[in-house]
Amino acid sequence: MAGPRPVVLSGPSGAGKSTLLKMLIKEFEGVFGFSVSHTTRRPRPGEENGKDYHYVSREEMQAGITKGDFIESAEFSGNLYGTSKAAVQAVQAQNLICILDIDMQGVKSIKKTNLNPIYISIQPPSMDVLEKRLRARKTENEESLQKRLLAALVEMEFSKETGQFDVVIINDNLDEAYRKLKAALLQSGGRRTQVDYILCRRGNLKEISDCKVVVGESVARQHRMVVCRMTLMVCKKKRSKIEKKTKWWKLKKEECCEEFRQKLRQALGGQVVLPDDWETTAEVIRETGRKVLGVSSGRRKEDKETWWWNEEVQDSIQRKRLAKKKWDMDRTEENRQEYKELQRRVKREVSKAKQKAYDELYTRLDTREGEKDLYRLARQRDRDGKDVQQVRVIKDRDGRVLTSEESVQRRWKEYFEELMNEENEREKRVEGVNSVEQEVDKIRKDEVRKALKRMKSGKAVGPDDIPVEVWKCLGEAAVEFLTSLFNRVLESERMPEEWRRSVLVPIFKNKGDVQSCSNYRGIKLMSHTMKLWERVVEARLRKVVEICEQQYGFMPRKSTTDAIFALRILMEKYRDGQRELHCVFVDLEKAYDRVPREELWYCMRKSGVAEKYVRVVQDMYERSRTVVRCAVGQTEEFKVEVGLHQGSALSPFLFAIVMDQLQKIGIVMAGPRQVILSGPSGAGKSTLLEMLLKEFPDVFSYIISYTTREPRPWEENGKDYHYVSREEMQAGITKGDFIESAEYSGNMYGTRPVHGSNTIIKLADDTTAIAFISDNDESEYREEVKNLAAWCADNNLLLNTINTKELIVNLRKKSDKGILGEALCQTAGQ
Ligand SMILES: Nc1ncnc2c1ncn2[C@@H]1O[C@H](COP(=O)(O)OP(=O)(O)OP(=O)(O)O)[C@@H](O)[C@H]1O
Ligand SMILES: Nc1nc2c(ncn2[C@@H]2O[C@H](COP(=O)(O)O)[C@@H](O)[C@H]2O)c(=O)[nH]1
Ligand SMILES: [Mg+2]
Repeated sequence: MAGPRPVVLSGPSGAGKSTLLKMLIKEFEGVFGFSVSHTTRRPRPGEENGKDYHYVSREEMQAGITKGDFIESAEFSGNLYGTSKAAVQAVQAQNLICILDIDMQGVKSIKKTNLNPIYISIQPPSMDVLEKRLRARKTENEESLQKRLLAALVEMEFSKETGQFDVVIINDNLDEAYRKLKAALLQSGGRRTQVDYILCRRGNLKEISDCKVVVGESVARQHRMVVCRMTLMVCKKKRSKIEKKTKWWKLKKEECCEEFRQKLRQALGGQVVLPDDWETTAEVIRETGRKVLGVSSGRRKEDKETWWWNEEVQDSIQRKRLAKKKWDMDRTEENRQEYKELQRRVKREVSKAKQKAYDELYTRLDTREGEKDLYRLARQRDRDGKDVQQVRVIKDRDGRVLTSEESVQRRWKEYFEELMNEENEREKRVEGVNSVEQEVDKIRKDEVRKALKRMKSGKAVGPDDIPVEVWKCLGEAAVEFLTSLFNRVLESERMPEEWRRSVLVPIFKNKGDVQSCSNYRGIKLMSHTMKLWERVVEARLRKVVEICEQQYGFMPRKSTTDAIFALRILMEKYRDGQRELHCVFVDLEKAYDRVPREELWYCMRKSGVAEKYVRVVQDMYERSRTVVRCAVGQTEEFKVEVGLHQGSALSPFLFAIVMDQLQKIGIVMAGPRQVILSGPSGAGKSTLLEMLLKEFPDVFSYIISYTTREPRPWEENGKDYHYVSREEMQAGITKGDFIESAEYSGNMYGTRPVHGSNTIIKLADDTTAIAFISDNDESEYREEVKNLAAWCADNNLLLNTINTKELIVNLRKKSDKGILGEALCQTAGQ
C-alpha cells in the first residue's frame, strides 16, 4: 500500500495501548491517524461508532471478511475484530501515519501482507498490575476478564520472541512509556546527525515548542519527515492602501462625456468658460469627475478577476456574502441551506456571465477596434505570466533581502534618489555660449489643438489626477482655457506648482534579479496637462533646432529600420571593397538619468534655442519632486535634480539635442573608401550624385573640388566648388595640397585630400561609430574611440563597457582582437 509507513501497536488487553495511542494522536494531530477497526462487541459507555470502532453484527463482519474487505481479522475474547482495507486507506489518503491497535493474531496476519509497518509492543509491568488496571477500567465482567488475562499470558510470551517487534515498551509509568513511544517514532535534534532540518530565525525560536524527525517516515532516500510544532500569532495582513481613483476611463463613452460636460457647466454656474487659474479649474474638474464617473474601490486590480462581472453577478455575490454572515452568526440548518443555495446560484451566474463576456470579447477581437485589445491582452498575459507585478521584497545595496514595508520603501527611495541626483565627476564647461535673445510668439489655439490631438488616451494619470481625456472631452472650451493658461506660463516662465510633482513607478526590465532595484526602470507619471504644455514647446523647438541626419531616434519619419539599413549599406560597401571595418556599438549607462542639467541648457543654447524657451524648460525642471509607488505603498517625496524626466513628452527631443553634440564635437573617424564618379561632361554625373546624396544623406557625402573657372549663376562657392585663382591653385599643387589636379577646357580642377565624414549612426543614446582601417593601422581609430569615451565622461555620460560592443568585419584576414576594451579602459582609468 502506498503512503507513509504504518505503526502497529499490540500487547495484552489492559496494557495501555489505547491510552498511549490517544495521547500520541492528540499531540501530533495531522501527523498520525487511527485505523478504525470493525468489531462485533458492543460499544462501551463513551465510545463512538466510526471513531473507536465500526460496530457491526457478526453476520455483517463475516460477509465482509468473505468478500476480502479486511487485511486481517481475529476472534478475541468471544468477539470478532478486524482491520478493513478501507480503514487504512482512509488514513493514508490524508497522508497521515496510520496506527493500528491490534492483538497478537492480527500482528501475525499483518506480517503476511505488504503493509510493512513498525511493530511496537506495549507490555504491562506485571500480570498483577494488568489485572488491577483491567478491573479498574470496569469494562469487563468476570468471564471476559479471565479470558483477557489468559490471552495476556500468551501475548506477553509472544512479545519476548525475538524479531516479532521493533520496539517493546513496558508501560509502568505512563509518562515514561509515552516518552519511549515518541522516542521510537520521532527523534529530536541533538541526538544524532540529521540531514533534514527546519530552519528558523533565532528570533522565532521562542515560538517553536518541538521539532522531531519521524523515524519511520522515508520521504525520499535517506530523508525523513520532520515535524515542527510552533505557535504563531496570525496577524491580519495589513494591505497597502491603494488610492481611490476616479474612473476617468468612462469618458470613452459618449454618454458619460456628455454628462460630465453638463455637470461641469452646472458646477461653473452655467458657464462653459473654465476659470482662469489652474487650481480652481483643476479642483472643479476633479470634483465633477468623482461625482459623475465614480471612484474605484481602492482594491488592487489583481485581487480578483472581475472584468466580466455584470450587475446580476454583483448583486448575487452581495446576497451570498450577507447569507454567509447570517449563517456565521446563527448556525441553523435553514441559514446553511440559504447560503448553500446562493452559493450555487452565484456559480451559475458567474459561469453564464463569463461565457457571455468571452463571446463578446472574441467577437470584438475580430474587428478593427479590437486589434488594440488584442495587443493589450497579449501584454497583460505576458506580464501576468512573469509574476513580477507584486514584488514585495527587495534587496538592499549589499544584497540582503528586505522584507518589512518600511525598509522596502526606504530602499526604493534611496535607490531612485541616488540615481536621479547623481552626477559623475566632470570638469565644468568653461566654454561660453551666446544666448539667443528674441521675442517669441504667443501660443496659438491651433498649436494647442495639434498637441492635444497627438496626446494618447488611456494613460495613467499624474498626481494632479486630470487625464488628457478631460480636455479632449471638453473640446473647444478646453483649447480656449489651455491656450490662455499656456500663454500665462510662457509669459511668467512659471508653471503651476502641482505639475512639479510626479509619481515614479518601477517597471522591471525583464532581465536580471527581480529583487534588485537596478533591474527596474523608473517611469514617471506626470501631469497630463504639463505633458501637453511640453508638446507645445517641443513643436516650437523642433522648428528651430536642426538635428543631424545621423540621429534616428525620436525623429519624425525615421525608424530603427532606417538606421539598420544605413549601417547595412555601409557594410556592403566595405564587403565589396574587401576592406576591414570596425563598428563600435556604444552603450551609455542610464543616459537619460545622467544628463547634467547645465549641459542641457548649454546644448539648447548651442542649438540656437531662444533664451525664453531655455527658461521655460528650466522652469519645467525646477523644484521637481517625486515619490516611488511600489508594491508596498508609496515612499516619501524626494527632489530630482539630475537627468531628464523619464516619461516626459519633451525629454526625447531634449535628449536628441544633447546627443547631437556628439556629432559636433569633432570625432573624426577615418573615412570609408572613396567613390570616384567620372565620365564625359553632360553624361549625368551631377544629377546622379545629387540623387544619391538625397536618398542616402548619412551614407555618402560629396568632396567639394577646387576650380579656377568662373561660378555659374546658380552655383555657390563652397557648395559646388571652391572657386580660386589660377595662382592660388598652382601654389597649392606645388605645396602638395592636392591629391589630383587636371586642366580641363581651359580651367584647372583639383581635389584636396579630406577625411571622410564622421560615420556615426545614432538611435537616441545608442550610438554606432563606424571606422575603416587601412594598412592595418588602427592608431587613428584607437584615438577616436578614446575621444568618444572622453566625451561621454566629460558629459556625465557613463560608458557601459560591458554592453559596449565592437564588431570587426574583416574579409581579408582573421583579426586577433579588437582594441575597444583597451581604449575604453585607458580612458576610464581602469
Ligand atoms: N501507566 C499506567 N498506569 C496506570 N494506569 C494505566 C497506565 N496505562 C494505562 N492505564 C489504565 O489502564 C487501563 C487500560 O488501559 P487501555 O484501555 O489503554 O489498555 P488497552 O491496552 O488499550 O486495552 P485493550 O486491549 O483492552 O483495549 C485504562 O483504565 C487506563 O487508564
Ligand atoms: N486483530 C485485531 N485485533 C484488534 C482489532 N481491533 C482491536 N483489536 C484488539 O482487540 C483487543 C480488545 O480490544 P477492546 O477494545 O475490546 O478492549 C485489543 O487487544 C485490541 O488490540 C483488529 O482490528 N484486529
Ligand atoms: Mg484498547
